[in-house]
Amino acid sequence: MFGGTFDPVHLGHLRSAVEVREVLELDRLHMIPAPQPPLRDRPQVAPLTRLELLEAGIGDTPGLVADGRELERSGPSYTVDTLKELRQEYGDEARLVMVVGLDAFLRLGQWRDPQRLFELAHVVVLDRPDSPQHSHAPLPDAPWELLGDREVDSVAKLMQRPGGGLLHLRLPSRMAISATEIRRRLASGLSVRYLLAEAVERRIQAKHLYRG
Ligand SMILES: Nc1ncnc2c1ncn2[C@@H]1O[C@H](COP(=O)(O)OP(=O)(O)OP(=O)(O)O)[C@@H](O)[C@H]1O
Ligand SMILES: O=C(O)c1ccc[n+]([C@@H]2O[C@H](COP(=O)([O-])O)[C@@H](O)[C@H]2O)c1
Repeated sequence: MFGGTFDPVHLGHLRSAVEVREVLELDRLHMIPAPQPPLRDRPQVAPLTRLELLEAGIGDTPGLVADGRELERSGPSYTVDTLKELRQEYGDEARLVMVVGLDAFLRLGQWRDPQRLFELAHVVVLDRPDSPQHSHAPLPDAPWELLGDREVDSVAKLMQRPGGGLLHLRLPSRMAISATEIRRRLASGLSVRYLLAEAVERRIQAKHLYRG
């Protein structure tokens, strides 16, 4: 799973999703918008609209799924609840992976029931170009007390087990794109061309979203 606020989804998310699926050889990657992300201000655009933008962005990309399951729940969108559902659906033997960017990972200690997350799935941390460190070296400010000896140094080692591991992944194309910058540009009337999937940009313009 790859969860996010996706306000809006951009090419940093989509290209990362494609590459992480290839590198880990995942059958599919559920991209799951959080209606109410627990640790940040209310998103600018409504959950259903963010899901529609995600669907438009994914289009017919093989193996990527726009998964609206968190929209069915009320209250804060806790990832542990989503992983419990996925674990139940796929069964105990399936290899389940939670993908997060390094910025999100560094706040994992503040998430609900973080130890349980590791019991339910592997955690794969993606470098971002603005990350404090660009290498496979140990994570800089990781919530160490949570990690124990979970960290492995290869995909092969990670995928030997259904969950419980941690891998720091440096994907080929790390893109310095953030939703914050896209919202800022749209509010200022600046171009967002090539930061977003074309279908996402078209919808944003047609619906006059993020105009400030
Ligand atoms: N350019 C990127 N490359 C890799 N991972 C990313 C990128 N942008 C976001 N992510 C990761 O995707 C997940 C969802 O991110 P989110 O929807 O908050 O996007 P964002 O661009 O970080 O948004 P914002 O600027 O609003 O915080 C997080 O785990 C985040 O670290
Ligand atoms: O479960 C939690 O406590 C929790 C706390 C913060 C963030 N998350 C999830 O992490 C994902 C990325 O969040 P964000 O704020 O970086 O867009 C998104 O799916 C959130 O629901 C989850």
